[in-house]
Amino acid sequence: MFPSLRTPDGPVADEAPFWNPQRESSMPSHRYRSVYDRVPVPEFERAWPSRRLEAPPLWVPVDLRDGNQALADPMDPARKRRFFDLLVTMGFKEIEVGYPSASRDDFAFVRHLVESGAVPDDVTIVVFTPARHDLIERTFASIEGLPRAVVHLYTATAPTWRDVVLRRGRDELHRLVLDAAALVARLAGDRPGVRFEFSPEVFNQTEPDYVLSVCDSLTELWDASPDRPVIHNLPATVEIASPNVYADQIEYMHRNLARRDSVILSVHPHNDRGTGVACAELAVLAGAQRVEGCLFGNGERTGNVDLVALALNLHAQGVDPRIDFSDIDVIRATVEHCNRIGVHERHPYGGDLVYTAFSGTHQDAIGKGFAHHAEQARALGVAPDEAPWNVPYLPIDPHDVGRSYEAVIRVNSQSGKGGVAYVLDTEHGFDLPPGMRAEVSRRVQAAADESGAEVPAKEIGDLFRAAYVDVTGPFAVVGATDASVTVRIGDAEHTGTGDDPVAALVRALRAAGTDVEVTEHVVRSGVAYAECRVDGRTAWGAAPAPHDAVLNAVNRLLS
Ligand SMILES: CC(=O)SCCNC(=O)CCNC(=O)[C@H](O)C(C)(C)COP(=O)(O)OP(=O)(O)OC[C@H]1O[C@@H](n2cnc3c(N)ncnc32)[C@H](O)[C@@H]1OP(=O)(O)O
Ligand SMILES: CC(C)C(=O)C(=O)O
Repeated sequence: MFPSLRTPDGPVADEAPFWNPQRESSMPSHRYRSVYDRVPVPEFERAWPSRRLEAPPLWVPVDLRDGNQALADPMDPARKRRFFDLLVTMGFKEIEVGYPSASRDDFAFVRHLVESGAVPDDVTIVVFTPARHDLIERTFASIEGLPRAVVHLYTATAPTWRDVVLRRGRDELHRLVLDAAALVARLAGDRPGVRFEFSPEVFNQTEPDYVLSVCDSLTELWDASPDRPVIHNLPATVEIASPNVYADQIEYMHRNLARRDSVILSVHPHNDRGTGVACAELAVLAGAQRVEGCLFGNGERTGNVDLVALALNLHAQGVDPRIDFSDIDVIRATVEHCNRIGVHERHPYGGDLVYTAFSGTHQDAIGKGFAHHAEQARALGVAPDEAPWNVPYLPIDPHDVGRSYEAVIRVNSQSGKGGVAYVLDTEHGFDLPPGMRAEVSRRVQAAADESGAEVPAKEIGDLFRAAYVDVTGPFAVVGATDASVTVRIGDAEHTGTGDDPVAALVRALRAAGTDVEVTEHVVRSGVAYAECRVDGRTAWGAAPAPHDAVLNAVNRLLS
């Protein structure tokens, strides 16, 4: 039997349609339950599908806490400091810096930030604590003397965690949270700069009515107000559903949370299903105002939501993310150093290969797109980096994130004439005439087929020069003026005259018995290209001077 596709309204297909020959796999998929069987998903008229992303949320990097706790080797203090300074430089204004009660290093790092004055006046640090009195006290000890901080209290609220991990019923757990939150409030005393955050861990698997009542009771206990709002951070701690379900859960909270103007609604997606970015984006449509995540998506298991992708997705829609990614390679190198984990070559916006095309039709389109872009910029009278971007296959201008155009087109056996011509032009200054491109491309394709690998830009230049510029053959030019050219073949010399050196050379060659016809000759970007026909065969040559380009073409035909 073909497995049915289930929706909240029931199965929609019991049998494979005739056009889909896929059959049952050997995996025990029946062991897992749909989200709809695991948690009540609120039913209401959702508004998020018709909203648009028009402004950035408050971004809160949690690399130094959630990212750090997922590393085999947690960051040492030097690495943490380097990461913190990077985050400040990029413009983050709220930064989770650790779990101070977790370890000596974690505590010492927060003290270091406090005592060294490393936290700028416009930046607030967040410290994370479970709902345990001893650990809450240690957390407050870590921020002693700091004028501003967010104390972030968390407790898992989902049924499996309540029953299996914490072994407390709904009410008992609720009391534990309230008790811990009361201690947090007491320890904060009358420091107005200390604000509060609560995370019902595994929010996405928790009954909506329960999570709402826990959050509302904390809003009240902490006496939240519009000028001292509480943060309710609603994590998809382990993703179990498609992003629309998370969006529904967030919009439900957005609509129903008490004292909504005194609550900052925050989200904290993980990426178990590979949809962390989609979850965060839909959650913002659904009413979230703050997003916690990590640079390049480090974090537990498959990671926290990737703040680089989220922010640059906004940039690519014309919305300033208000975080500076203008040197993405420095950001990436710092993150790789601190986490001791590499960033994948295909990682959105930051991977080595994400602005590179190997395939022929993509390269052709990009090459034409660049030329069109330059024309548009000229027509508008603006610098190319300011002109509207519309280059096929490149969602953003690599320059925006500090990348050069050097590696945009790389050549292998999947490439075509457009790509080869682009590399020869941009890397070697050979702006090939259109008629020459297919022939040159075939030559490069042969090299790629031979090696089975990429043909680097330098090798393409070498191949071109060897084939079309540094040509040896029976004829040599031994003298040339504007109106006469002398060629040598063997021991004999022949002189031709004409209106220009090309015409003179043709006469000299004819005088030597070679009936040559120049079918095309052109000078592009300071290099001459010529196509010649001898005995019904044609070939191209290139050289700085037009008559030398003709000579190269002829020598190729006669060699
Ligand atoms: C989703 C998240 O990212 S949550 C953050 C996870 N991060 C970390 O765990 C990193 C830092 N953690 C640590 O250093 C340690 O776990 C500590 C210091 C916090 C606690 O250490 P220990 O006292 O040795 O406890 P342990 O690590 O085994 O944690 C399990 C205990 O914490 C309890 N617990 C789990 N979450 C919470 C919470 N939010 N509030 C209160 N207690 C909690 C569990 O019920 C369990 O208690 P039990 O032993 O009575 O059954
Ligand atoms: C407790 C929260 C913030 C968290 O780290 C998670 O749920 O993943």
